[in-house]
Amino acid sequence: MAMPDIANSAQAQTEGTLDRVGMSNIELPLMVQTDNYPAQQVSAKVELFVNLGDPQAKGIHMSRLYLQLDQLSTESELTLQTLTTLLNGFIESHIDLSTEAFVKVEFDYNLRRKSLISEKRGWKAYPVVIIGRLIDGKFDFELQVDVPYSSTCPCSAALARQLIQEAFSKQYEQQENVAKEDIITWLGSTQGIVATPHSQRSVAQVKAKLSDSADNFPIIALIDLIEATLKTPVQAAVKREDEQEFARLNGQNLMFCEDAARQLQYALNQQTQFSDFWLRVNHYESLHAHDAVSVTTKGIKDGYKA
Ligand SMILES: Nc1nc2c(ncn2[C@@H]2O[C@H](COP(=O)(O)OP(=O)(O)OP(=O)(O)O)[C@@H](O)[C@H]2O)c(=O)[nH]1
Repeated sequence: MAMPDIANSAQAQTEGTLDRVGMSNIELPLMVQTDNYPAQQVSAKVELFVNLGDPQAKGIHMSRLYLQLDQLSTESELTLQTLTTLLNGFIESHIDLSTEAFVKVEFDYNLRRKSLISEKRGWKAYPVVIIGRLIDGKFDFELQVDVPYSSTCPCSAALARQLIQEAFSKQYEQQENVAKEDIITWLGSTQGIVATPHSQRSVAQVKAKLSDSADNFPIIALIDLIEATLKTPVQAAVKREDEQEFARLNGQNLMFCEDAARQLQYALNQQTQFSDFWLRVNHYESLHAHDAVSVTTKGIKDGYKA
């Protein structure tokens, strides 16, 4: 006996078009291939949608979306090309119903990261979101990464320096001439650094729209760009020489959240592979219980809004 096929045969009780219909929280493994690197398996969470453009149709065909994604998972790799094919497939499998397709893939991308000095290596997991849209025949792709880093407060550093100056004056106030060796010894004592500036775990969230000329999702290139710009990414494997270098980098790259946002804005503006960007830097303050945040965009017409 033929099975009832409600999506095909029934009519909508209440008519209306819908912007997005589909599935959310689909968990599955995917091989992600990007940046000319070998494909890496990730554990992904996926959302798949099409619009429902026929006001009378009962519903979309969920299984058709799901099975195309499943095929990508088992037989292929996630690339710009296969995501393009997937979006096309969603529309082709919903002729007369849909003109828009949407895919969002979230996963952690693992990278081996080199230590600052010691040549050790360790894993870092970067949260990544890839979004693809196909709207009336036009594709639109977006890459989002979260990059953790350390930010040291410039104001706090200046205040700490003042305390160190005062401690130095006090230490040697009775002495007309101070021997260099004495100063070096004093600087190496706890009293030599009587105050330390506060620094905090911070996260830069960057969304970038791929230019039409892009041929892949440059996940690693975008992470490298953000880390090279901020200069104080959090570290994986750390020996003492790495920790000392990290302290130096923090001291030489003092930043408010405004500084971090402006540096990233400048760096992203140089990138022709991205036609637009949005970024938010979050400094999870150690001075305050609240956070310091900056948000900005490329600022193009009809582009991202803060
Ligand atoms: N459209 C829709 N389907 C749902 C929903 N919740 C569960 N489903 C089920 O998703 C299943 C798959 O739907 P279809 O893709 O139309 O399945 P099918 O008719 O076997 O596949 P085709 O022959 O390709 O149309 C059906 O059993 C639906 O009942 C929902 O909210 N909307």
